[in-house]
Amino acid sequence: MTERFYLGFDLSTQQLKCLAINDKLTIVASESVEFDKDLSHYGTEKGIYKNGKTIDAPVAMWFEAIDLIFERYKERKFPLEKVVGISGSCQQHGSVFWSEKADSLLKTLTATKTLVEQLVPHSLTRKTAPNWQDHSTAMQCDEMETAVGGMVEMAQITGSKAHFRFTGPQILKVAEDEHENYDETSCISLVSSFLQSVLCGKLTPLEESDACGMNLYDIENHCYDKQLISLIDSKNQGSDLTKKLLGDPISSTKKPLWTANVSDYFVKKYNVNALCSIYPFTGDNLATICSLPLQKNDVLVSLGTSTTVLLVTDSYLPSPDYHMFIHPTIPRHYMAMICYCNGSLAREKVRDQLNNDNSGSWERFNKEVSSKDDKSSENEIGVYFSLDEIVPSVNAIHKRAKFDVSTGNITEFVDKFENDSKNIVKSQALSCRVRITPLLSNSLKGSTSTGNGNIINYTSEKVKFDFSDLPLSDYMKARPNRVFFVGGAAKNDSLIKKYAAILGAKNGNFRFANTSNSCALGGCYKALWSYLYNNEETTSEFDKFLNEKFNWEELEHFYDSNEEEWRSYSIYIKPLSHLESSLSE
Ligand SMILES: Nc1ncnc2c1ncn2[C@@H]1O[C@H](COP(=O)(O)OP(=O)(O)O)[C@@H](O)[C@H]1O
Ligand SMILES: O=C(CO)[C@@H](O)[C@H](O)COP(=O)(O)O
Repeated sequence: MTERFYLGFDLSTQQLKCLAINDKLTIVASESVEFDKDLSHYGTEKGIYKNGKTIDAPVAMWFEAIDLIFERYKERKFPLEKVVGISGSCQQHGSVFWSEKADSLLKTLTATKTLVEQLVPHSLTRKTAPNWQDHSTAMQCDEMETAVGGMVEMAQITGSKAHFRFTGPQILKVAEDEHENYDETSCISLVSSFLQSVLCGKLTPLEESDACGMNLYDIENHCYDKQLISLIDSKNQGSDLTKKLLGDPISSTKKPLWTANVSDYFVKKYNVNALCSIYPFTGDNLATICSLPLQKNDVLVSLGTSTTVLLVTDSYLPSPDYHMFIHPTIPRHYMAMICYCNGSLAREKVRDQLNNDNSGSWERFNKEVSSKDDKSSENEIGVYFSLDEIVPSVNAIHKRAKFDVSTGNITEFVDKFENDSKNIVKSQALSCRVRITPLLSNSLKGSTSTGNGNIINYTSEKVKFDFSDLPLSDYMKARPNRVFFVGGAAKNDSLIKKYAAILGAKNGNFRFANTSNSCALGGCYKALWSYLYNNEETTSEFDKFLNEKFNWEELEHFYDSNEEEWRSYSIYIKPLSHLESSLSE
């Protein structure tokens, strides 16, 4: 068989990355363009412009990065003529506003000029794209939640309560504040469909799972929500948002899979194979779950600057506490995502206080975390929020509580603990555990979901109650299948062993070494599988295919959780809930 390659892109906030793999799923090349360093003339800091609460990025910089990354592949003499499939992922929620001329400009690109020269002057109605760190849409979030009846209803329809960074509130803000730009916009892309469109040389629709990050898509009915679309349309006479979004989004799983040929521009300029197919691009977190052979009830814990927990489930249990997306590659499945702002930075603070210096050494911290549980810290629980937190939704606060282990009731709040290292890790891991429990199948399936410290029953009448009022036995029904750890802090054995003990996976805990590549790698695997599936070289669905082909040596099976130990941590569930409730008092 002739050699074939597959490319996976990752357009994140700070860089554009592109990996190439072969049919054996081995990475054969990697190139990246760092925006601040390689394209410093745009003047971004960490890839963005910050102006008060408004945070965005120049679209021209992305056009230039696309040419530069292909240039780098060409310079290293990579055989782009052997690339048969391309897919990828991008930062979620951002949007690109295209003009009426954009589609024909994309279709008539000439290889003798750059993308910037041909597209920047006339293809955009806004020079910048909102970034996910933007905080300027509080008013629009309120308007949108009011339109559908509130936060819980918004989460029920779109998989998330209204968030500043989500695309719907961002589009509403443009529709309200920039009437002329909005009127002149004929198409709005997500960052994922933006890159997909440039590579295809025509405007292409959004991908369905990434569209779930907009607060506009009705997940259960697979269509844009009419009330939310009408709200945005009402701001400008005669405007039609569904048309601007190019109609219904595309699925990554319905056979034949959506595909388009690579643009002639890349064929002529960089010698990309003229028969190369582009497959749907998705959001970066969605691609991350495609980088591992995850199955139902598997949990991925990303311990980066923030902590992100991703979980694969076949139950749609939306909540204002977390996000639900349609799974990008497994039909009738969903990806749940919980984002915590206070991850590594909060642990670093505790570490530095313990060291009483700026050495950055984790040695003492780790020793405390690994020390055997003793009576002195058994009745302690804390919140260590140096930054405003998303779950629970509270301002920055530190609070430490002692409780009665037989009742779970808090007995006193204290200013200091002997062992903050152990307590911060314990409290962070427990917060993940209680919040993933309702999402694990056969636990609280179909009945409950946590929301801002409350349990909300979505199946019948909406009932609100504190999660500590749920019988503890319900929290003892479900353990994850496997847990996979990725991100910078996953290097720390003491930390992930403690997390693993508390989360209690039934079938092992794994560390993934290739973490900095996971989004681009997910894109590569998606490109490879889509190519084989569409060309009938495989009949397996994505998860089965990846499970069979995956290079398991890339995963380190570092720990087997123990049921008894997992049970022993249940005494903290009630006091954690009481402590969280006390934060907003
Ligand atoms: N040995 C370690 N123990 C605990 N945390 C670590 C260790 N090494 C790195 N980290 C944490 O990892 C974080 C960076 O993770 P990374 O995944 O690279 O970040 P990002 O989310 O920005 O991609 C840092 O904030 C640091 O505190
Ligand atoms: O907003 C979210 C998820 O909801 C972020 O996870 C962005 O998708 C992150 O993008 P990068 O950090 O990769 O730029």
